[in-house]
Amino acid sequence: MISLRNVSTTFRGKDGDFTAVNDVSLDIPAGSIQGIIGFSGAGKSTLLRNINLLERPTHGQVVLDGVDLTGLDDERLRRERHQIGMIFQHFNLLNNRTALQNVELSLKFAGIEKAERRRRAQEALEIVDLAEKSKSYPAQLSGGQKQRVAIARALVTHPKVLLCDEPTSAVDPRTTASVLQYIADINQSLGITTVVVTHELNVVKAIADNVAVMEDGAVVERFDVADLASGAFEPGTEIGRYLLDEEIHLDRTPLAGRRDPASGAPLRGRDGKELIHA
Ligand SMILES: Nc1ncnc2c1ncn2[C@@H]1O[C@H](COP(=O)(O)OP(=O)(O)OP(=O)(O)O)[C@@H](O)[C@H]1O
Repeated sequence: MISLRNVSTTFRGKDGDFTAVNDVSLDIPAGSIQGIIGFSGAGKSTLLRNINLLERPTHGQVVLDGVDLTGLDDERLRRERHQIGMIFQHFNLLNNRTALQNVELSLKFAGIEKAERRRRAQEALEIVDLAEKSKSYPAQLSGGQKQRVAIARALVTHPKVLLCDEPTSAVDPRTTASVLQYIADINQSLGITTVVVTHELNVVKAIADNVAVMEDGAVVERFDVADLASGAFEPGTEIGRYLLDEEIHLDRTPLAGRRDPASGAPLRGRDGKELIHA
């Protein structure tokens, strides 16, 4: 079980402080798949990085199976982190290492000796059906295969938790289904608690048990995917309604006179001048 308790993250900048995650409390049951959905800038990735303390929260606690990670010293935290694997939108593989060497690297950091590293890395590549690509370099692999190597790298330390940051945003729709299938199968067969950040409703619908909707750093809605499918869940916020409505909404009002939603300033063209023509 992962418990986020009143987690907030504020970044300090030249132009003042910015709170990317604002007082989030969320319990993620062991073995479940939790989706986190929201628009760009909602704070999803920051919250995900709060879970393994890649981004240390400014306030609040992150409790994994009863251990408060935020209260650990560096050495203890380093050990606990081996229980948390992570995959990223752009795979983050080292281009000058083979698939096998990329997977092995996590074990090197964990201090495992070479023969054992090799055996476990091979085994992890087998789980994602890439044993025959172990000697390939990332440039020789498709996007989906690269993400599967990244999944193997995350799994090789036998984590309890798998964090997925936009795992399918850089691959085509068919590959998306395959990557999600691997994540779902691994969750089922190994019982790994999984957290998936995405801006795509289809992704959470396909894979998640529970979903948290984020806006401006806060969790504004939660629902069970089963309730969404059965029609028992109705979003109670505008952002929820918008996100759960898959159509793309374009603002077709003339550009001239439109304002930047963030700053409220009139929109400007590339030349920096205010737009005056529709
Ligand atoms: N290291 C940082 N320093 C300052 N601001 C940051 C930092 N990291 C993130 N932010 C800001 O925090 C806000 C939330 O960012 P975050 O990446 O968590 O959002 P997101 O919902 O994952 O968006 P996206 O889907 O675009 O990745 C953004 O406004 C971002 O600019």
